[in-house]
Amino acid sequence: MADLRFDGRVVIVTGAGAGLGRAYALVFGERGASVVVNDLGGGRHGEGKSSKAADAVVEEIRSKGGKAVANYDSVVDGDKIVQTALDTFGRIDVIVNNAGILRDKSFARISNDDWDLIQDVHLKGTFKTTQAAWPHFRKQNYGRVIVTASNSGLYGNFGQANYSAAKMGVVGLNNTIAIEGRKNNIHCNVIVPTAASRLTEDILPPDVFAQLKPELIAPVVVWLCHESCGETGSIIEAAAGWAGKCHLVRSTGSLLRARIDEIVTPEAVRDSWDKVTDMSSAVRMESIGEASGALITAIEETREKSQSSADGKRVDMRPTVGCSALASVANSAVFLLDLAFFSNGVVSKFNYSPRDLILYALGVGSTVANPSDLRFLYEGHEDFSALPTFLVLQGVSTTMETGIVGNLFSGKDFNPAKVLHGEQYLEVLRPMKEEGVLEVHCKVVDMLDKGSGTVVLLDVDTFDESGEQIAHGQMSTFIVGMKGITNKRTSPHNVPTAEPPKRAPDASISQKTLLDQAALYRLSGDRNPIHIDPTMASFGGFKTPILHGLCSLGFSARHVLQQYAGNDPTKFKAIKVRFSKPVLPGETLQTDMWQEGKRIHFQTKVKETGSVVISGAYVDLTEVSAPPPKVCLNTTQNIKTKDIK
Ligand SMILES: CCCCCCC[C@@H](O)CC(=O)SCCNC(=O)CCNC(=O)[C@H](O)C(C)(C)COP(=O)(O)OP(=O)(O)OC[C@H]1O[C@@H](n2cnc3c(N)ncnc32)[C@H](O)[C@@H]1OP(=O)(O)O
Repeated sequence: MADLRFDGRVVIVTGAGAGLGRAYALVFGERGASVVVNDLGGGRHGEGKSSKAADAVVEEIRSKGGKAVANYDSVVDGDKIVQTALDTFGRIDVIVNNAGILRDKSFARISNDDWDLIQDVHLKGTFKTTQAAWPHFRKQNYGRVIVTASNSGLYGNFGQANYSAAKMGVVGLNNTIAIEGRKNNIHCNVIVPTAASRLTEDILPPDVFAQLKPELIAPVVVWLCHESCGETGSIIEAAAGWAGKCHLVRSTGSLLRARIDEIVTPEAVRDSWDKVTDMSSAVRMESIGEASGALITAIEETREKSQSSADGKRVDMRPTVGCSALASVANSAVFLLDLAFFSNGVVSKFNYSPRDLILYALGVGSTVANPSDLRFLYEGHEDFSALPTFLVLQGVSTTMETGIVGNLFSGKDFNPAKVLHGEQYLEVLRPMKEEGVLEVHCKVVDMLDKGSGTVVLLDVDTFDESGEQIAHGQMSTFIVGMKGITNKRTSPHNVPTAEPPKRAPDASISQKTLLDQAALYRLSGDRNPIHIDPTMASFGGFKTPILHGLCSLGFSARHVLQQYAGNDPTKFKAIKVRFSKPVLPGETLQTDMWQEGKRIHFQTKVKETGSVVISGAYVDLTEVSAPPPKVCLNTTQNIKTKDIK
């Protein structure tokens, strides 16, 4: 592999007159970078000023054929240092925030000056210098930043409270600027060096001191600043020719109350303290999303415990915490009557009325602009009926309400915001009435390891109030990032997807979803906040809230019914889909269809991006018929297309 070069790059190293900074500057200079050697030239306690140190390093770089310029400003005037880079070399690519001083005192003896000076040089100096370069980094879509922390910050060190605080301060600064810089290819990392320098020479024993050469750390910093290094947001410890990544970890912790409606008492905290502080199965937290996701899990576990404590009997479900990913459906249009647990599954009952059927139909894009949709939107219509896919709603509500999926991962790092709908199957066995009660039996039938996550398969059987089964379904949830739960990759229980024929689609219908589509759809029962709340969506790794998978399914099923069943819901038999990519509210769904007898294969794309979002999908009809007469079709290249605005 090629040597790591910095030709054409401009690098600022602060505090580069000696020790680590000098070592960094020399390696950058040797590898083709133009280097701004910043050093105020003061003593290690911040006293005095001199241009000597910086000048000597500039001379050293130049004597080896490199390019360098000196700067003698304090890092608190970081904008001046950046200006030197711009004035001399015309750009800035890398900032190594290395400058530092010490004012060691035991905590009780730290004066305001001791405190302020240390915070100024380490924390404010890093802020000022990096911030001055930031607009240039963003404009050129490239930047590399190193901030320098210390073991005194990470672990504490007697007599260095002011310095420890500043050093942890730069870690926090780095954590956030790494996130903010990501979209502009600005990488920020923390180096935690243990080097023989003027800061450490009388702190470390002489034999250890001799092994801690700055030259053994400089290559680590130089690699982190190279354009080919993808690392960002990390804390890297380096010393004596060794480097390692350092992480914050957290214990699995303990619930502090038995039920969601109980308060937490100090005694309960005392009694759980061993578990709270047990680090034997500590896990690392990669992001605020992960950390908060675990809190959501704690809330859900408490709710699940509350339910289990009902000892298998029916329990009264009430809406609970608003931000919960498993938010209650008790206020939803499809009203949850009650819920019970059986051996390996759960039963729930739902009351529904024409209002719920209409709300669902609107949620999946039925519109009065299409006259044949009126039967789904107006209870006074002579053929008023439910869209058959209404029967997918209750399985999701039951799963979320009972936590039967979350329960499977008790004690694991389960983040509900990372539970995606993977696949859905629904077979309608009998027509449903305009109103009534649905009893839904839901159970886990298998778990699969899919490499990037775990799939949980759930069977869902739906009965009407007379006890007749009206539907059988299967949903799969894909828990992104959950690994090592099972060795199984496939399951005999899984209803398979089916690939479409290898020819151009026979028909295609496009329909733009509303920006408020998820906000509307969720009123039918799936209150999962990843579909509405930007913060919760970010916990799942999404930039903005995503559309419910079942909402997209509803759109496509409608398109198939329109195209091949005259929009007659009684001709619907079954549907199977895989949700292969998320959809954003406001995007246009394009359902491409292929007829093979009574099976209509389909694939749904987002028209704006061309991404396939539903794959391996089909609708089985009892009978195929022509589209209703009032639907106007345009024929283009053998593809019949209708755009619903
Ligand atoms: C707790 C309460 C229950 C909650 C129920 C749901 C509540 C709802 O509110 C939630 C939602 O509606 S979420 C929105 C709808 N769903 C989505 O947007 C998911 C879209 N899909 C994806 O992003 C990826 O497919 C993704 C991320 C799922 C997988 O992508 P990759 O990691 O890139 O996987 P890939 O490399 O393509 O394949 C690896 C193996 O996984 C199988 N696989 C892929 N997608 C799958 C899917 N959607 N469902 C099931 N299996 C899937 C692949 O086949 C492959 O396995 P194998 O090698 O064995 O074939």
